[in-house]
Amino acid sequence: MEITFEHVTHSYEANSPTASLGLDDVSLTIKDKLFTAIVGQTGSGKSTLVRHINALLKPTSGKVIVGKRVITSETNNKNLKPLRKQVGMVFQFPESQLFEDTVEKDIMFGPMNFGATEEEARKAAHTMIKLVGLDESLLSKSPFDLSGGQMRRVAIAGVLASDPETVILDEPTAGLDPVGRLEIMNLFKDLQEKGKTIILITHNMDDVADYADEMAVIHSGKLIAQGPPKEVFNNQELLQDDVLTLPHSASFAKELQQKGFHFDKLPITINELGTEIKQQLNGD
Ligand SMILES: Nc1ncnc2c1ncn2[C@@H]1O[C@H](COP(=O)(O)OP(=O)(O)OP(=O)(O)O)[C@@H](O)[C@H]1O
Repeated sequence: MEITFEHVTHSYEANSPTASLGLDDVSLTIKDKLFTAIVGQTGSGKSTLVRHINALLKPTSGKVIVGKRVITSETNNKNLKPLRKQVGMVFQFPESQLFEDTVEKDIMFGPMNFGATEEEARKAAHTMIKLVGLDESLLSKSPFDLSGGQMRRVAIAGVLASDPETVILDEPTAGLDPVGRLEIMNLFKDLQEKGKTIILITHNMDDVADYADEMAVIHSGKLIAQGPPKEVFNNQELLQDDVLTLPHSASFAKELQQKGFHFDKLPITINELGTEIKQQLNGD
């Protein structure tokens, strides 16, 4: 499902003296079935942006087009269920939203809310718990008896259980250990390869380089760059202005440039960097 922002401005508490601008005239297309990363400094407007996609927030002006649905300031809060089913949202620290007395009930909540029968929802819970790398035996436990990483996976399973076409992830790996992070990121890439559109908010530029097809950079509520990560991370203006940090491989490549290595474009993943170094050492 393609998602388009057309001149979207969002002002928090628009009519109050303390109004603040969350988004400022953003026009952006998020392509169907791709993995798009949204990056930007703290407070730049990333969460505000993605919350427009399932109409948790509405534009103060402009419009957001999600598939066939158009969201404007006039959009009625009724009839948003089909949109919320199409667009699943994993919030920051989603485990804080678990509330049922068993893991199974927690995962079943979403699908049943969207009209699935108990049997369908239970089946989804059994499929999803395995998909997120947990044992089915956990379904009968209280979510509050699980580790933080397990709770995070249960919360993600709960969103995936409704089979959304688009999955929005707001820093889904924050606070996870490196192995947990890798597993969760690979799960999202796998979901994309199976046909879902993935939108990831992250501060981790290595994840952007390793997983994203496209990235969008938000700064002070404005979209300041969009494109494939290799292009954006090689945008000299952004780097000079210090609005973007580089993936580790690109930073290291910059250091190597001082030692005589030459890169037409900074490599952004460890594989690209390794290949370039080997070629140059071999004089290719
Ligand atoms: N509910 C709110 N009421 C008023 N202002 C808000 C509200 N939520 C966010 N803002 C403001 O809007 C701006 C953008 O916030 P937003 O949460 O979208 O940023 P972010 O890029 O997601 O930040 P972070 O990386 O810290 O999560 C900030 O200036 C923030 O203070």
